[in-house]
Amino acid sequence: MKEIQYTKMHGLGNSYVYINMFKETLDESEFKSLAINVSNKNTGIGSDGLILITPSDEADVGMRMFNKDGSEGKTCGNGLRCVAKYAFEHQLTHKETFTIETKAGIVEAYVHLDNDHQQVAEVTIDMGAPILERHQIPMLGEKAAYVINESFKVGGETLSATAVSMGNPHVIFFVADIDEAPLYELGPVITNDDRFPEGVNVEFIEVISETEMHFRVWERGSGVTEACGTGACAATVASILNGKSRRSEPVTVHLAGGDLTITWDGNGKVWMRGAAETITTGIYFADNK
Ligand SMILES: N[C@@H](CCC[C@H](N)C(=O)O)C(=O)O
Repeated sequence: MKEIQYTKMHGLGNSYVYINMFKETLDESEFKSLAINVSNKNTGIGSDGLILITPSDEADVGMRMFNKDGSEGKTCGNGLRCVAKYAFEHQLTHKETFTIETKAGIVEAYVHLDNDHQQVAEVTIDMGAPILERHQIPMLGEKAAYVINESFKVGGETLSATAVSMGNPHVIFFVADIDEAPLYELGPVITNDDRFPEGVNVEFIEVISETEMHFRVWERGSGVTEACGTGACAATVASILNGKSRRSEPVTVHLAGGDLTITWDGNGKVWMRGAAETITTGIYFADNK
């Protein structure tokens, strides 16, 4: 029986099973089924997916992420904070500022230590610049080059869409009351909409003020989750592009699982700061299905 050492971690309730590939040996062909199996709350560990912490030639550590359905995402904001915490606490790096390679590029992580300097309490990630060009998101359509406040017909309704890639695709809809957001009705429909050839993460946001918003997400490949870090970054960028938040002002994003602080200067980098937590560690019996 194959035994795999794992750690379950979460960022604001967005939980993944993390495997340290500096120690474990797994083949590429196993990743998809492993992600599906560990995510199952009845026959697996129970999570929103699987994250591999890998050696990297280009950065201090690498990250690969797989959604609940086994599909691979190029990046994951909550995952990056947890990878940073794991890497520092397990001495994969001794630096408090270090780099993480993802399939969407290399990002920089800064760990904020607790008072006795043993553990990572919070992490700030330089998530890089958002991608706004329609065809790079990617989103089909012949209209404007950027998808800002664009009419979007779905399920008999006409919504207003803003699309942003943070290395993975997001579409954001503003709502007046977050509790009335059609998350379960439209999330599964929009995530598979033909206008998004690679699928899309679907976010509804209620802007409370220029520096605060409520946020809910239907994630591509995982469905409703408690939080989405890249989604919170994309939502803040969307709010600024629509004139509802201000450039260079930190925005508190209230996700179902807690708060993130997101800052975008309007041109370059998006900064994300928030918590990362370890839940448990153990041995997964990979063949025991
Ligand atoms: N939860 C994540 C995003 C995970 C990947 C996403 N579902 C995708 O397929 O792009 C986050 O915190 O950013």
